[in-house]
Amino acid sequence: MTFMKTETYYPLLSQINSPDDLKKLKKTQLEQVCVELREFIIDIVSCNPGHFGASLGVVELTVALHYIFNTPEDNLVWDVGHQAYAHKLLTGRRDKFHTNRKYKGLSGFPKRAESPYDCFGVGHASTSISAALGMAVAAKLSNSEKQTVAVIGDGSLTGGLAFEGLNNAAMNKANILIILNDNNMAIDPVTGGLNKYLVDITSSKTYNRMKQDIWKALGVLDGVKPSPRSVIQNMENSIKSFILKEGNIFESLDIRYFGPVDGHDVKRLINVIDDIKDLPGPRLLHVVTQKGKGYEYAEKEQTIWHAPGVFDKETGVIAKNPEDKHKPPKFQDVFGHTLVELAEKNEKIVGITPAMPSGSSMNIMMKAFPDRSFDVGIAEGHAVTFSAGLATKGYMPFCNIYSTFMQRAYDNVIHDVALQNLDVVFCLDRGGLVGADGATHHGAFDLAYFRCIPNMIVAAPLNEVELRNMMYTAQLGGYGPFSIRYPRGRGILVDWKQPFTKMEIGKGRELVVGADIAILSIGAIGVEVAKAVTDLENEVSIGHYDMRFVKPLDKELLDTIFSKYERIITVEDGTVIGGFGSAVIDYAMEKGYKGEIRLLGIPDKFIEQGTQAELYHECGYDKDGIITTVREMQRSK
Ligand SMILES: Cc1ncc(C[n+]2csc(CCOP(=O)(O)OP(=O)(O)O)c2C)c(N)n1
Ligand SMILES: CC(=O)[C@@H](O)[C@H](O)COP(=O)(O)O
Ligand SMILES: [Mg+2]
Repeated sequence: MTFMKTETYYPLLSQINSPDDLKKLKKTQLEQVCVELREFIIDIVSCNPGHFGASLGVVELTVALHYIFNTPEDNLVWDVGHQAYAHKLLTGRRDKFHTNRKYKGLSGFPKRAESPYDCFGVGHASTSISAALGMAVAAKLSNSEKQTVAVIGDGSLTGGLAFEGLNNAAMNKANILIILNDNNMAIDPVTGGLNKYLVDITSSKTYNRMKQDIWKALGVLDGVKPSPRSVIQNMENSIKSFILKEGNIFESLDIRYFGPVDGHDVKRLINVIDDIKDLPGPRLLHVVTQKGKGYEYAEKEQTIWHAPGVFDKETGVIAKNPEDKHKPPKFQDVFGHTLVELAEKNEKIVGITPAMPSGSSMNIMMKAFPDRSFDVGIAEGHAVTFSAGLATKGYMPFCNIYSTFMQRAYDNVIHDVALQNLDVVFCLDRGGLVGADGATHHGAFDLAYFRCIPNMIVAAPLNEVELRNMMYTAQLGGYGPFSIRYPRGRGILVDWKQPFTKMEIGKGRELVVGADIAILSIGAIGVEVAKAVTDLENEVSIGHYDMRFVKPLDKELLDTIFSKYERIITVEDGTVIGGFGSAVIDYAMEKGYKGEIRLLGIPDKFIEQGTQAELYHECGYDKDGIITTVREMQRSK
C-alpha cells in the first residue's frame, strides 16, 4: 500500500493536520470525518498490525473531544492508550502512521516525547483518572482555565488505581471530566460487579428516561442555554436524591454522573460534552460504544480483533503463517495446556489471571475447570493477594501475570506472599523484550525485582519441556513463592509434551562442554547462545550452561565454572542491573574469582518498540551480539 494516495481516498481527513483544522469543519461534516478515520485505521492496521477494535470504537468520541476542547492546551488523557489511533491521526501523525509500532517508528501508545497532544504516556491500565486529576489540580493551583479530560474504558475502571483516582477526585473538587468509554469488553469480556452495574444502568429504561427529562429541564443538554446557577443548584439536589435512590455509584462518590449516551452519535456527543464541559468539579460522562464499530468482523469477535495481526480487510481473514502448525507452540499455550494436565491430577490447583485469559492462555484452564479459575479484572495487586488467601487454605494458586503488569503488584508479592512464605506459583508471561508494544510492555525487570525478595524462587525455562517440569515441580508444594518466567512467542520444541520430571531446585546444567569461554544463560534466550556457540565452534571452544534458576543460584556449578574458565559471559533477556548476571558477579566477588565476566542483557535505559529480533540486536544479546562479545574477549585475552 502506498500512502501517497491518501488525498484521493480521504478527502476530509487529508485536510486535517491538527485539531485546529478539524474545528474549521462544519458539524455536519464530522460524520464523514469519522467514516474516513475508520477506513484509514482499517487500511493501515490490516497491513501493519496493532490494536484495532478499541480504536474503531472511539472514533466519534475522539472527534468530539478534539472538536470541543482546545488540545493540547486542554489536557486529554487516555487510559492504556491502545484506543488512541484516531487521536494520533487527528494530531499530525497521519503521514507517519504506517510506522506505528515499528522499530524507530511511532509508538503504539500515547507518548509525551512523540507529540504535545500526548499529555501523558500510557500502556498500562487505570492511570488516566489519577494523572488527569494531578493535571486538574495543577491548573487549579496556578489559576489556569485549562480543562482536563480522562478517557477510561470499562475494563480499565476495574483496576484499583482507577478507584483511588475517583475517590480522590471527589475530595479535590478539581475540574475534571472523566469519560467512561463503556463497550462491555476488556480484551476478553469484562468480569465483576462493576460490569454488572454498568450493564444495569445502561439498560434501565426508566432510569434513563427520567434522567433525560431532568437534564432537559436543567438545560444542561442538547445545546440549550443552561439555566441560572440557582436553578441548577435546586434541580441538582432533586437529581441527587433521585439518583442516589437509584444508587448511582459515581454520584455517591460526589462525582456528577451524566449518561449513558450513544458514543457513535457524534453530533449528540458534541452537544452533550459541550454542555457539561464548563460545569465545575469532577464529572463523569458515561458513553456507550461498541468495540470494533464499523468493521463487521471486529464487532462480532471482539477478543480476536483486539489486536488481530495482519488481515485481509475485504474478507476479514486473519493471516496465518502456513507453517504455524508445524512450528513449536507458544510458551503461553504450553503453560495453559500443562496447567490443565496438572490440575486434572492435583485438585488443589487453581488458576488466576488479572484480565488476560486469552493473552496468557489461562482460558484453557477456564474452559476445563471453570470453578477453579478466576479472571479477577485488571487488578494485578488483587490477583496476587487473592492467590495468597487461597494458599493459606491449602490451595495451589497458579497466578499468571505478564512480567510488565506484575510491577503493579510488587508489594502484594512481598507483603502478602513472600513474607508469609506462601506456596503461590507466579507464572510471569512476556518476560524479556516483547516487541511491538515497546517500552511500556517489556518484561525487563522481573528477574531483578524478584531476585531480591527473600523466600522467592526465580526460575526461567530454556524451552517448553523445562517450563512443564518447572510447573510440575512447583505444584508439588512446600517451596514458598515460586516464580517461573518465560518470553512472548514460541519455544523451540515441536515435540514438547514429554512426561513430567521433578527438577532439582537451584540446579543448572551444562549443555556444551568447552575450554576457553563459558556462556551462562538464563531462560529461552539460551537459544540465541546455542546458535552463537554453533557458529563459533571452529573458532573458539565455548562451554554453554543453562542455569535455569537465578535464585537459588547453582553455586556448585558456578564453582566448577570459575575453576575452569577465565572468561565468562552471562546472557539474559532482562535488565543487567540486579538481574542474573549481577547474581553471578555477586557470587564471583564472594569467591574472589579473578577472571573476566561480561554481562549481556537489557542496558540501563528504556528500550522502545521493534521486533523482538531487532531489539535483541539493539541490546547486543542476539546471536550476532553474542558472537561479537566472544570475539572481543578473544582479542583482549
Ligand atoms: C495494568 C495492566 N494490566 C493489563 C493490561 C492489558 N490490557 C490492555 S487493554 C486491556 C483491556 C482494557 O479494557 P478497556 O479499558 O475496557 O478498553 P477497551 O479495550 O475495551 O477499549 C487490558 C486488560 C494493561 N494494559 N495494563
Ligand atoms: C494494550 C495491552 O496492554 C495489551 O493489548 C497488550 O498489547 C497485549 O500484548 P500481547 O499481544 O503480548 O498479548
Ligand atoms: Mg472496554
